[in-house]
Amino acid sequence: MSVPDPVVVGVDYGTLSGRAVVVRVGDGAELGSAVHEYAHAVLTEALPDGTPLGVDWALQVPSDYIDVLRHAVPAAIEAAGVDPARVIGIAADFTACTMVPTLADGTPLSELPQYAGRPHAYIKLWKHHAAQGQADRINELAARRGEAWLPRYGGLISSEWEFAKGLQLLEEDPEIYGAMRHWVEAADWIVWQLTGEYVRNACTAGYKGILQDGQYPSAEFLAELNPDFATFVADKLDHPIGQLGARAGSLTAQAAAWTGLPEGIAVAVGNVDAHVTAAAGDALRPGQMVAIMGTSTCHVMNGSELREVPGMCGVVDGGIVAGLWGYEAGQSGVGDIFGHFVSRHVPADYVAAAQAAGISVHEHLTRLAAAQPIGAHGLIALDWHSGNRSVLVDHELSGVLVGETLATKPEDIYRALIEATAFGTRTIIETFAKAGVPAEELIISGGLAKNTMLMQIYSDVTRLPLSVITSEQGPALGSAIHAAVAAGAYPDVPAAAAVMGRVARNVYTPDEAAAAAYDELFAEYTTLHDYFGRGANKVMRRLRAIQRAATAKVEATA
Ligand SMILES: Nc1ncnc2c1ncn2[C@@H]1O[C@H](COP(=O)(O)OP(=O)(O)O)[C@@H](O)[C@H]1O
Ligand SMILES: O=C(CO)[C@@H](O)[C@@H](O)COP(=O)(O)O
Repeated sequence: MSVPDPVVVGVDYGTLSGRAVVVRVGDGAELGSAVHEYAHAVLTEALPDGTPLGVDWALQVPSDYIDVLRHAVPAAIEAAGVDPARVIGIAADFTACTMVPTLADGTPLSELPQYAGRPHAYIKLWKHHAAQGQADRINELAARRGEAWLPRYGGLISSEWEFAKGLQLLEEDPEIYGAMRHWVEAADWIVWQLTGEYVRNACTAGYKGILQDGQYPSAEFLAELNPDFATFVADKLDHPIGQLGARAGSLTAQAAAWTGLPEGIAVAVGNVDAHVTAAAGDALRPGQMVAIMGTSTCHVMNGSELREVPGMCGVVDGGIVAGLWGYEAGQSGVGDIFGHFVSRHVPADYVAAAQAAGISVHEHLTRLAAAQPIGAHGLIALDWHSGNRSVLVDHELSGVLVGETLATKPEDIYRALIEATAFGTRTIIETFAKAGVPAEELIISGGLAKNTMLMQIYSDVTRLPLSVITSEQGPALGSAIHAAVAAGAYPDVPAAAAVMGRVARNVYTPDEAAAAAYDELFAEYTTLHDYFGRGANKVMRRLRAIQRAATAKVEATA
């Protein structure tokens, strides 16, 4: 039955909230949206029952995701003022790699009363960085054995991904590991809740699950890591794969009741918040690097050839769109770093001044910093407060600020931190270019796009034009585009993106004088980056070890 003037719903699951957007299929117009904050946010210090967590843990609670379906989706439909009968499809994208340990029927282990006090029964959020030890062992062994898949991940597997997190689970809580039937990406878990069927999406399986050319790491490799890990793929991970934009199934009666949408409509295969955004910017061609800049930054770009880029997150055939090699890189901390500075290091008089001006502390610091000549603050920072995802792939790295004096002001540091993240992006772009995957344009989405000083700094530092995805809900729009394809309204994702994508071209262009001034600072950044990040001085790793030992002592005496 065809529906007149159909609409679709895209749901974007972020780090702290989920957002739903209602989009008209015919032209991509966004008719309404709504946000729902997760009640439990991110668990970093303790479980809901008070059980303490270790250093670098980051967990989530699955009912928070269902609440997004129950609240944000109906609220978005209401805001759009459309009859739910016009909705022909829904799609969701998620942070990744965010992993849910479940029973055979998809029940998360943390929902079983007997496991409510067990940290490993909970969802490990993408920024759970406590599996670095396991990642190091995976990388060492893979390099020693010359595993063919390792170059597809830039030579290093991240502690954020399925294997490192799964191995940590096995080694630290074997009982929970034994009770787990599926180790499920949250992107697929939510689709499972919508359709009643578990379909593993090709994007996370490739980037986060080491599925290359139809194969996972071998049982021999896994056994060498830990004999009990030998059957990890067969027992916990392997599952039929769904391609991006395909229909995973139909909305169940239960999910229809949660969302207020018609039972039986198309539900698209799950996707990752970063990769799905390329469709929202109609940026699916080689050379178009999409940067999703919020809490963290993800960089995704298609290429027509397979290349090995050192330190990239990965390259996956069809990982962004069918028919092209999808490349991904990222910076684990970006907006998070500015947020940390704002909440922990800004004096009360700055907060009061921002309040008096009716602006956020971010905006206040930005205004103060914007007038400075480049380099006037005398500072260089390293943007590793949440570790380094690309190109060093090391989450034991931490932040650095060089040049602080008694004259340094908060806005100086704020600007230096922004510049550091821009230098981090340039490092990624240069590494891609050297490997034969050049970026010609940056297409920006995410919360940081609203900071015009920051955007101009990125254009100057990278010497690239910046286009901006005009939707405030870039990933959710990307999901809506995938929903339209899954519902059969368009033949493929590029065709839908060409009509439904939203982008303003060349909003920022590089200023050559500024770019030249940044070259000098970037050279200093690179010196520090290589010194602390490439093994000349492993002080950051030693400090982490000291921190872990000190924390363990406190826990033991508690
Ligand atoms: N004016 C600003 N300039 C720079 N960063 C900002 C500004 N306002 C908020 N932030 C940072 O932006 C991040 C949130 O980005 P957003 O895209 O909304 O979230 P998410 O990545 O979770 O989807 C936070 O980390 C916050 O510290
Ligand atoms: O790592 C990925 C994608 O691969 C992201 O999901 C992760 O960085 C979280 O992104 P957000 O900062 O929540 O947008």
